[in-house]
Amino acid sequence: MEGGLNKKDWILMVTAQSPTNIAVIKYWGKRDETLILPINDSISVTLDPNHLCTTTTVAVSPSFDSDQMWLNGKEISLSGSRYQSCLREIRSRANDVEDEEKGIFIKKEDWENLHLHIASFNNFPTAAGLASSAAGFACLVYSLAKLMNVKEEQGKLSAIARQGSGSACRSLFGGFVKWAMGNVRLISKDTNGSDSIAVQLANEMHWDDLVIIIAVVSSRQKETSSTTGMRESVETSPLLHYRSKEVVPKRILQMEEAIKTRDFTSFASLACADSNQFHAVCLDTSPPIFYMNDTSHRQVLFSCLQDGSQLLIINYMEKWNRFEAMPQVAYTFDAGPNAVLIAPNRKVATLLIQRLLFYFPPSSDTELSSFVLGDKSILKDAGIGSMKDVEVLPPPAEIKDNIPSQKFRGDVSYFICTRPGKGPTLFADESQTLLDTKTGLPK
Ligand SMILES: Nc1ncnc2c1ncn2[C@@H]1O[C@H](COP(=O)(O)OP(=O)(O)OP(=O)(O)O)[C@@H](O)[C@H]1O
Ligand SMILES: C[C@@](O)(CCOP(=O)(O)OP(=O)(O)O)CC(=O)O
Repeated sequence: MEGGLNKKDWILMVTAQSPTNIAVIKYWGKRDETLILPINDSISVTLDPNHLCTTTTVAVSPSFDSDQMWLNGKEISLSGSRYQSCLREIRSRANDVEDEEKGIFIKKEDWENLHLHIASFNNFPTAAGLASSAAGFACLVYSLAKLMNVKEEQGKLSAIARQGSGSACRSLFGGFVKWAMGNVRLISKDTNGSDSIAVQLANEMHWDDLVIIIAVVSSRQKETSSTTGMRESVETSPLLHYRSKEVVPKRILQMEEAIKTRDFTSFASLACADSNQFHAVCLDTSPPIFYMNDTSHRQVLFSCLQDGSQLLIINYMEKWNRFEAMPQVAYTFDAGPNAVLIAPNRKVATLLIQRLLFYFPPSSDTELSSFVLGDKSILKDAGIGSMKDVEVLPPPAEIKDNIPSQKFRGDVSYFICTRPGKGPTLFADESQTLLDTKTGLPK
């Protein structure tokens, strides 16, 4: 073997970026915990990786003594079954790799004996309900597949990412993505749930008017992980079983149609209803799970006009939607308190950001540039160039003139403005690697 495994001084590495995704028809509940097979189909929108993404560098070298991984700069254990499943499945599909320039030739069978170094960085909070596991496992599987010259198509790769975290399979594609649960009768050693894969419904260009605004309420790690939460729901919630059998199959068809025809009214009412039902399932779980907890209740926009009781972002959106006579904004909440708001176009997004900033201004010492992240061009459209503009925003028209509107300063940590985005991509540029090209250790 030329230059290959007998020389120990080479390192081969690949760096990739993957998006996160937000489910508009939720995955909640597994029928197989090890293979991560869901009890219903789900549909998501991939978020633009320019604003929310994971970057992962994977490296191989004969000088590495063991598989090692660093997440956000800290070493983490790869011994967990999810990481092990992904590594095993990818290694078993590896092929010959040759880098003529570096004089490296790795034979297919060498991959079993070679160790990996992996460094990954999320540019958004980890384990806070912003689907870090989705972007993370998608990026891990995608970058390893590139490093090991795995020739499987993206759908097959999605079935491997699924074994890292269910929602990760949907991050292998851009745009609008369905995770098909697969045939329940087909679980056997032979099929291995291999028909439970993600498929792209439409790419990110199909409906590029959509504007997505995420209100990040808390970056703290949540109390009940999605994995634990959905296990408890499967065991105890009768509503979940009704949902997966009776409700979701119809909604999936309707949502596919809404996406295909860019029917925002239908898209919004399905997304809002499905988010509400998911949280109803959480309440139907014993003991109940509150993801939209005190923190999300603190993101109250204003007091109810008649009785003074406080309303949630949901109520506020419903109110605005009713005022305008058709859904203006879709909302959805994952397993955390952060609101994901989807506007049909920039015009509505402009009105939305004005309302959000009116009700949820930042604490006094916050700069606008660190309070609104991502695509800041919406701010320009809204005529907001500085914190001074935020302070003088007029109350929204749907508030009756004689009722003073309550503000909730500091309740939202920051907003991220984004849009539907593309799937994973490779970085050609070596300067983007997270591992040192000489030592193979984090930079
Ligand atoms: N970049 C990454 N690479 C590999 N694994 C990651 C990465 N980021 C997160 N993870 C894994 O995902 C776990 C967090 O998953 P968890 O489901 O608790 O939170 P989340 O994905 O941020 O939120 P949610 O899925 O509820 O939206 C981390 O503990 C880690 O094991
Ligand atoms: C509420 C959700 O975000 C749940 C995501 O759950 P995960 O994919 O994080 O769970 P595991 O498969 O156990 O890793 C809904 C969704 O993304 O569809």
